[in-house]
Amino acid sequence: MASNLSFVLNKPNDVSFEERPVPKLQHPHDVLVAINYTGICGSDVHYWVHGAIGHFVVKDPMVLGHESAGTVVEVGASVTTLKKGDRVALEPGYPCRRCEPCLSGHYNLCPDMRFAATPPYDGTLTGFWSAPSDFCYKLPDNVSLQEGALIEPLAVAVHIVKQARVQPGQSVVIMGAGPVGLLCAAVARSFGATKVVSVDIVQAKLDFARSYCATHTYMSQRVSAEENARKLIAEADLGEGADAVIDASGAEPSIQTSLHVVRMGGTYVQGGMGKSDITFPIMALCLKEVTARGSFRYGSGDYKLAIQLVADGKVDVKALVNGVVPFKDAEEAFKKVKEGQVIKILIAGPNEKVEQVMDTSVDEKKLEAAQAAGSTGCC
Ligand SMILES: NC(=O)c1ccc[n+]([C@@H]2O[C@H](COP(=O)([O-])OP(=O)(O)OC[C@H]3O[C@@H](n4cnc5c(N)ncnc54)[C@H](O)[C@@H]3O)[C@@H](O)[C@H]2O)c1
Ligand SMILES: OC[C@H](O)C(O)[C@@H](O)CO
Repeated sequence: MASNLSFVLNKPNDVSFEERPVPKLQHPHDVLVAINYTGICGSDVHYWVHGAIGHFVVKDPMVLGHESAGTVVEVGASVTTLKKGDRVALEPGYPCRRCEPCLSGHYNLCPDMRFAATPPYDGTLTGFWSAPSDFCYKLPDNVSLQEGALIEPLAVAVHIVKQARVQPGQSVVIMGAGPVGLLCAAVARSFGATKVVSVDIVQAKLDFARSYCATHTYMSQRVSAEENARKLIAEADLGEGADAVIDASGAEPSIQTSLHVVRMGGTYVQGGMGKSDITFPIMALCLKEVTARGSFRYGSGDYKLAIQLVADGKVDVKALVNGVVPFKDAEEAFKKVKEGQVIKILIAGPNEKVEQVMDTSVDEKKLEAAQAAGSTGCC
């Protein structure tokens, strides 16, 4: 069996490579997957730097990574939907399947979720990953394994845009033009939104959003939330306000502005994860009868739809990738994400031969946008 080298977070800013035993199939419905590519999420970087996100604290060494695609190398006795050699996108959270949220179709809200690289559970920056077969999604022939690794953040965006109930012809404002906000913009377009406004505080990010899929952009201003909203509505010609506003920044000023941008009877979705408690314009919510929803990870049908959107050419996930690095350069890749040098970077699995290194020839705007933001993603 090939290497099961794993990229382990020992404590904040202390990572190492460890050869770990290849996992055994725990259940006849499980499959063993050789990891080909893994994207770095802001939450991975956050754990690396701070050792915790909210009440999730890294107490013991933990393998990082949860945005992965791989190739099936072994199938359990009861698996009928996958076979050796199938290329799959990995859904990295495994619910209990027995609690009320699971049984009512909201398994992403399972209190006993085992989510990769959320302590105490190990992540997917490793050689082999054992998982229930129904959480491994076969990729169509026209979707590459590198695109497969981006299905995870795309599924986050699919869930957010579904929560916004976006309809054809509607206007959608998206606060934040990081990977999640960009993918929300792409999904909103694919759902038929005719006006999609990307908002950020970094011009280069907005330039990229415009070249990617936003129909309009707006540079958020350091004025009152009401005034910021008035300017945004005027600049993007939103009339009485946007049908839906999505926060994909987690930033308090952006959340406050959102409630003044949404139209009477419109919808607001909280996708960004920032401070736990903020000052929220509750009166705007009340007087406009705004429907407000949260959005957490992804649930029934989200992975399938994300893959379909890529297969149908409706969402281009490749455009967000700045480069692919060999496994041995994982720490370097984390540094580049932390320093904001990339929008998305992929780490090849330890058994993957990768010729390509950081692609510095990619669209200058991508690098410029990411560098300027210096963003580290989650929380
Ligand atoms: N709900 C979920 O399940 C889920 C899953 C993954 C990520 N997230 C969260 O989604 C958010 C986006 O993720 P990401 O990976 O794109 O992060 P990111 O940090 O790359 O992007 C956030 C963007 O918001 C911009 N921003 C900051 N302040 C702003 C303001 N006042 N107005 C407008 N834009 C502002 C930043 O410049 C940046 O471009 C993060 O908060 C992350 O924690 C949520
Ligand atoms: O995309 C999924 C998110 O990155 C996770 O929920 C993260 O916040 C860790 O739990």
